[in-house]
Amino acid sequence: MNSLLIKGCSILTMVQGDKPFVGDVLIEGGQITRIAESIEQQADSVIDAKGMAAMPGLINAHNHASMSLLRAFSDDLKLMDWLDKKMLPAEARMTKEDIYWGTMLGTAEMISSGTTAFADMYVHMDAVAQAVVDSGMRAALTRGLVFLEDDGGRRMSEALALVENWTGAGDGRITTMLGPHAPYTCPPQPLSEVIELARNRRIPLHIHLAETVEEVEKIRSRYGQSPTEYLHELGLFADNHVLLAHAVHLTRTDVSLLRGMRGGVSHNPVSNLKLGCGIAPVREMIAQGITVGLGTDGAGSATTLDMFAEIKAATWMQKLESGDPTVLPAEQALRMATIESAKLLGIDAQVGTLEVGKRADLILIDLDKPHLQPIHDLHSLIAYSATGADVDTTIVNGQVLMRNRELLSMSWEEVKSEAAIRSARLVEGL
Ligand SMILES: N[C@@H](CCSC[C@H]1O[C@@H](n2cnc3c(=O)[nH]cnc32)[C@H](O)[C@@H]1O)C(=O)O
Ligand SMILES: [Zn+2]
Repeated sequence: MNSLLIKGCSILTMVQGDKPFVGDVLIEGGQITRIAESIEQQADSVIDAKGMAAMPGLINAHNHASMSLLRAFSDDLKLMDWLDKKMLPAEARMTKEDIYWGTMLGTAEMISSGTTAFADMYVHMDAVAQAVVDSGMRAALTRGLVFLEDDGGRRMSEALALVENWTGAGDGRITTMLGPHAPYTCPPQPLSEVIELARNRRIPLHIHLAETVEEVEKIRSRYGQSPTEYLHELGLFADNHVLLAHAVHLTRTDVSLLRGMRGGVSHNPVSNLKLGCGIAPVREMIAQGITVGLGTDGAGSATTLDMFAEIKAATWMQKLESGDPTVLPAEQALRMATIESAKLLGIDAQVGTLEVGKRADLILIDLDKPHLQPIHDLHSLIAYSATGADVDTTIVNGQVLMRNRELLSMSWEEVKSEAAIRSARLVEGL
């Protein structure tokens, strides 16, 4: 059994109530088997992590990784213009190979900024899944379902093929979901069919919800309901594990409809800020017992997949909106990016905290930097001053995917040149 001993780091377990302490972490067969102040045991490899902080890998609960190919191609537009005029025409040109390399670019960025798992919604999911296997990351994958044209049947069969062919692949690193795209792209009949199928087969769901005021108005004019009421009436929250992306425009009544739901909300504050969408009712949702994790959305909108930016934005937005700096403290924001996101992906029994028995998904942050000294409160330091570039080492399932900032599971030069060539073709003339 392959073993790895990490020595002398400050350990943030992210278990509620645990205080950071200096110690060692032993990984055997991809699992955390010991955490202690000092472990004297032979291991196949040893990482001297003095001066570093170890914490669970960050979990990005909402992404379209392949959209990294469209990073900074079209910004500063309204969501619907951005989607209809820029993203969808560029996406229509994407081949399976483009999506493989786009996803590889996304995984390269995530690994190098300390993200170990992500939830993804896209198309050509065989290519996305292959990139997840090759990169070594963990992911919950979904084929996005838009039911505005008459080939919904084909999309549905692709969605089910993903579930059948890839669940458990990559040594269990891949899980799958069904992904009706959004209330405004999914009319009642096909949407209720997906919900029922998911319920019968116990497949989790992933859907965008109430991202913009325009969406709320569109759904109200079509159905006389809020987007949340629309999904609620179709039975989405009755007995399904649901990952809701955004949930910005929810009334108090809407939030109460989510009470007791399985799954929860991926809050994507950077994308919401940049698209001018609004501030999600994060405090209210948490107060109602709804799980709230963090995600980036695709790099096409957020521009960056750095989860450290989401951590900061999430807490700053709540402090600003409430006028109260005591809300959403640093440690809670870090938990949102780790264990709370893990709950959304349905993988919290395996990852999301540093605990004996969990899979070894963890990162080492190099604290030997001017902006990370001196060390008073590690949670504050990491939440408010660290960035993805401070991550030195990224480990998933016991595999070291980055060490000393060098990507080990892929050739960065190859990913970079494939991305450059393919992205230029996708946006030509748009
Ligand atoms: N267009 C696909 C299905 C959707 S996949 C996921 C989709 O989500 C889109 N997307 C990315 N970011 C956002 C967002 O913030 N809100 C809504 N949709 C988004 C993205 O452009 C992509 O088309 C088909 O032809 O079947
Ligand atoms: Zn999205």
